[in-house]
Amino acid sequence: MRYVIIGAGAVGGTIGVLLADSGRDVTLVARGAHLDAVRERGLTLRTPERTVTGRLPAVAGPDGAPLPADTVLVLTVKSQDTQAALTAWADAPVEGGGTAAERLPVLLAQNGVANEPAALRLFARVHPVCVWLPATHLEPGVVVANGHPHPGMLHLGRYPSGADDTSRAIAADLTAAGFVAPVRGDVMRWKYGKLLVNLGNGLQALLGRDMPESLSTRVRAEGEAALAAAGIPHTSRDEEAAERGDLVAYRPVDGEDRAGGSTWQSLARGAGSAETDHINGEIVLLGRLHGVPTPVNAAVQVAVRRAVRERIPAGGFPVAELEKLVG
Ligand SMILES: CC(C)(CO)C(=O)C(=O)O
Repeated sequence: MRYVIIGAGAVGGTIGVLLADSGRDVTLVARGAHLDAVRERGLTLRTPERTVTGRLPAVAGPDGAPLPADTVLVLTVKSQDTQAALTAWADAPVEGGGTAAERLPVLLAQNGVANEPAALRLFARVHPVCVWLPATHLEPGVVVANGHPHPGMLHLGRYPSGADDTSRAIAADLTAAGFVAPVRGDVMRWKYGKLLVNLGNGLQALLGRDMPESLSTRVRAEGEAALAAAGIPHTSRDEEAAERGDLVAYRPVDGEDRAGGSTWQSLARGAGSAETDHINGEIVLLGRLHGVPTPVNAAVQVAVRRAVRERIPAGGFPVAELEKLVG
């Protein structure tokens, strides 16, 4: 199979370079200075074990040429960019007839749980991936991944449930590339469990190390209550951690620690948007639908939007302001 990685940043870049390094045909989709750098110098991936540069074809989007019928589209853009990416690729022609949306599998290797229904509106073959892959998009053309001995754990299956031969074939390619890639018939249960973990991303991005434990406990408790009220199953913290065990332990790369999670990185590079409305916002939505108060998650959404708008640096949001928003 061939892979088109739509959003070759921290997660997409790591997956793309390692799939290519294990012999798969990979095309990267990127934009701006990152696209220029990858075209000029390739995409360099630094891990605790080695540095590898993938000299891979890189494009800004579909160019109208028919895609080979064994292509897998891998979406690794942030959730707020999902709709635009799906729309851009849906009508790409496929060799032998038909469009990408009709014929090609699309893998959603992203945080959040709303990308899957959005994809299923357009694409017939949707594969959720629950991603545990600590990585950083360091600078144009350079990505750092901290997982050791495996770079990441990528649970995958089929949406809305089940797993098929395509899931198994993709998992085999990911395993050959060095990832731990369990095939799950209930992959959305894993993604909801991961959603609960990611509820802390916004708080970390806002407050950094000064995060009061009471707030991180409350974002998760609200999340668990909203999922329970909605009757949505999710993995527990223990189940997730036991499954990962020592397979994907965090290690600094070249003596440097990762500055923060994905939302921290969005604020740190002044990205102009963050994923929080699709993470904490999912819990707020479920809370409103099912009558569960979610004041801390709602406050995190408001504060992150303000931090993005006012270019407040990662970790620099005043804790008292956030507490005021919680009410
Ligand atoms: C779990 C975590 C924090 C791993 O890096 C992540 O998913 C993220 O940064 O978005």
